Amino acid sequence: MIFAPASITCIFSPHVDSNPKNSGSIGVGFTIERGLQASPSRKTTINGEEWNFPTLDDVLEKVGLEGVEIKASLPFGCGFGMSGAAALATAVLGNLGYIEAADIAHVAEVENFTGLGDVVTQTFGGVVVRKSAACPSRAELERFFWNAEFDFVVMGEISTKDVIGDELKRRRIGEAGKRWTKEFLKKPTLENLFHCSNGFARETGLLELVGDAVEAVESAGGKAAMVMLGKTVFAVNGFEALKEFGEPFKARLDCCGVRRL
Ligand SMILES: Nc1ncnc2c1ncn2[C@@H]1O[C@H](COP(=O)(O)OP(=O)(O)OP(=O)(O)O)[C@@H](O)[C@H]1O
Ligand SMILES: CC(C)(CO)[C@@H](O)C(=O)[O-]
Repeated sequence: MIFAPASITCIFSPHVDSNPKNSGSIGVGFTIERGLQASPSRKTTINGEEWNFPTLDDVLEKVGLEGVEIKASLPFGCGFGMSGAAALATAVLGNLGYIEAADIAHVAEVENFTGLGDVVTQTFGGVVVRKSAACPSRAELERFFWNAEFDFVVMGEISTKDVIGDELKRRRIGEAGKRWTKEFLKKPTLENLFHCSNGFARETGLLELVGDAVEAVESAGGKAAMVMLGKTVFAVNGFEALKEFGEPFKARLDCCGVRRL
């Protein structure tokens, strides 16, 4: 059984090239100790259901597997990079080398507009700063292994495809994403991660989707920011304040990438 961690994107700058291996995003994200598990199977199911999931179909075909059974402990479409996790865990189930498998998952994500940087983050793990937009074998990155626990609340979905499939939206987000990634690297601390994530979300107009929850945590003395791309918030010292917006849960930072359990 292969485990792939969820990927929380805080800042991103999309880059779509004609070669999917050179497409992806520059940005900052991190993995958590929750995600999904994949086991070989004759039929493809997600938590027992059959879905129309082209990203996953592409991976299965490329690695030569008949099907996969995915058990996910977080929702899809809410900013946890679950499509990337499903693609990566499935690719690693095949009999290829690890980095080759990771590249296959990345290409499937990019080609189907279900994600750009998640597979790179999930291949390596920790707080991952993607300094170049490319597949795992080509990406230039920095990683940080903090001892951190986050609070999350999910308030709804955002379609990744609607945002990254639209060239105008991509361009607007792109410039801010690069600048705030650089700003985070000047001082890679937990406090600055919240500062830079909020700066990015505010400038791109994305923050308004979750602004009330972020403000509630800050008024109660905690730190909070938006999870890209979902109506989801991550926080520290935010659990109580987030109860007003849904059912919060806690998860620790995970410093490993995809792995066999
Ligand atoms: N009932 C369903 N709920 C969610 N996703 C579904 C369902 N049925 C099929 N899918 C497929 O699963 C994919 C989920 O990918 P999506 O990129 O939205 O999730 P994600 O990686 O968790 O996103 P993000 O991290 O950006 O929020 C969809 O693109 C769709 O193809
Ligand atoms: C586009 C994205 C924000 C979707 O979750 C993510 O894949 C990323 O960080 O590039």
